[in-house]
Amino acid sequence: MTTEPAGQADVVVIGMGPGGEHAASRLAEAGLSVVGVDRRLVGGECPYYGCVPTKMMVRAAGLLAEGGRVPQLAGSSTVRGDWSLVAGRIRQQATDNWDDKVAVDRFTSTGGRFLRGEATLTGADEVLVTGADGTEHRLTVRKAIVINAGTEPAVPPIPGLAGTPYWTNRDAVRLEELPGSLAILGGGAIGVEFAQVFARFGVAVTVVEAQPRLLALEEPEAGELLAEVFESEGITVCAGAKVAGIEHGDEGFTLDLGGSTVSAEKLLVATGRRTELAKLGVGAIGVDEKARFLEVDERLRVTDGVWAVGDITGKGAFTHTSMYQADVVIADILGRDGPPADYRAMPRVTFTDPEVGAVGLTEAQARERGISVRTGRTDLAASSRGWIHGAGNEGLIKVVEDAERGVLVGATAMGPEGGEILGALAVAVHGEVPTSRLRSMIYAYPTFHRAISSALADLS
Ligand SMILES: Cc1cc2nc3c(=O)[nH]c(=O)nc-3n(C[C@H](O)[C@H](O)[C@H](O)COP(=O)(O)OP(=O)(O)OC[C@H]3O[C@@H](n4cnc5c(N)ncnc54)[C@H](O)[C@@H]3O)c2cc1C
Ligand SMILES: NC(=O)c1ccc[n+]([C@@H]2O[C@H](COP(=O)([O-])OP(=O)(O)OC[C@H]3O[C@@H](n4cnc5c(N)ncnc54)[C@H](O)[C@@H]3O)[C@@H](O)[C@H]2O)c1
Repeated sequence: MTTEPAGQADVVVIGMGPGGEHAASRLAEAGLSVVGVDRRLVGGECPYYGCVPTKMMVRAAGLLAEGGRVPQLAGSSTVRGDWSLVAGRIRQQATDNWDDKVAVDRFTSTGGRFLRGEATLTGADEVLVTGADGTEHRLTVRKAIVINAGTEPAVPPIPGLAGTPYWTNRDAVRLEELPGSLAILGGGAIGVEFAQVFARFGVAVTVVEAQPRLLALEEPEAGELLAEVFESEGITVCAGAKVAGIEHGDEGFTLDLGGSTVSAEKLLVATGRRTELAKLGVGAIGVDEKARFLEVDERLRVTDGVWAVGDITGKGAFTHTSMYQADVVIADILGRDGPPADYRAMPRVTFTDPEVGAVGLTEAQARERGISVRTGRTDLAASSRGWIHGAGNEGLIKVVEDAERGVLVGATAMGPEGGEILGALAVAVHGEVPTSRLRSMIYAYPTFHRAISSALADLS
């Protein structure tokens, strides 16, 4: 390990989210002197406030739902949720009570140096780090700056909302006790995952979504089917709703939807994310501070000597995207050959029940790109496995084909284990496997993924 004079480094990584930590660790292991900086917790949003705690919640809520299906298929059951088990597991197993000592040690054991504080770019080879106590470290960077500063919850400028005790995901993952009722603003990935979890633990949940349907970025069929499932589970969905104002008083929150109101004890805001480019000082490297995301090329370069990875690049706000991009950056910085970033087969899974897995383009996105599109669809509940499965079998497979090239450019797998079924479709899109070859494949009976062959047969 090289010992550097304080204030100098080969590489400075700003933000130690999943991609930042990965890049910092691998570059340190490769022998570079690396300083990793984070103002909060090493590991970022995913392990402490995002993926991991929410998927622990989803697992617990899924068990309750499966238990509740026993009377329909297997006998009798009484299930009663106990949130303290979920809260305890998140506190102890997922987050070490929101303490990142293990993650910091994991990084420093690779030879890297960690600084906790707010990093600001002051030039293409200079970073200023300000600690919570005001201590400043000015770092001169010899080789590379990697920006992995992620995003913050975006809060819409709805009259009356600012200053109220609304929650974001960072509050919702720390709940020790659940409220009686909850309004969720935003029916995107965060909103729908929390909605179903809390509803299954007995909270009266209302989801208020501005777009005409849930999961507006995915295929319409998926959002519409999810809304049906939600309604059947007692979750109220107000889609296409415009919130004119919000009031908070002793009884909780009241949302004015113009003509109707939604009232709930608590309010969770899940209306997307925002970057903080101005605060990062990207103007010092000639980048527009008002831009929504950091523009990157296919090697994730922002400008000479500066790379970016993760949500801040706007290429997909997922942990796997951040890690994937980090691998491209590591190779580029180390001067190793490797393929450039390719987002054609970007997979994503919303962990509701049924799971909504999707890869590549939706039908609408493919049409917008001028692709000559054919689509195929099948109802998972009507497949052999869906019928055998019974309760909880809602789902669908939809494939989007570039008819001229005869390959899939996108697909949706919604259903029990929809994210796992998606694997086969992601391979097809990534590998540009000809649709004719996919059609001639043998699909095991009776699996959920066998429904892919029905969707392919439906292509028109
Ligand atoms: C509720 C929720 C559930 C999610 N579930 C999933 C899921 O199931 N699957 C999935 O793939 N993705 C999921 N995501 C998204 C996932 O969390 C992010 O895509 C992932 O964390 C990658 O983000 P990132 O690498 O951009 O950095 P982040 O994880 O956002 O980390 C950025 C880090 O930078 C630090 N930072 C920011 N600015 C500065 C600065 N100026 N100086 C120093 N440090 C700074 C922050 O403190 C933070 O630690 C979820 C997100 C949320 C909110
Ligand atoms: N399972 C996963 O992979 C997972 C889970 C959670 C989050 N994430 C990531 O985190 C990102 C952020 O999630 P998110 O759900 O906050 O964002 P999102 O962009 O997915 O959804 C936000 C929703 O809020 C709605 N909205 C915005 N303003 C509104 C308003 N004033 N009133 C009502 N609705 C309004 C939008 O129309 C949109 O549907 C996602 O893009 C996703 O990449 C991933």
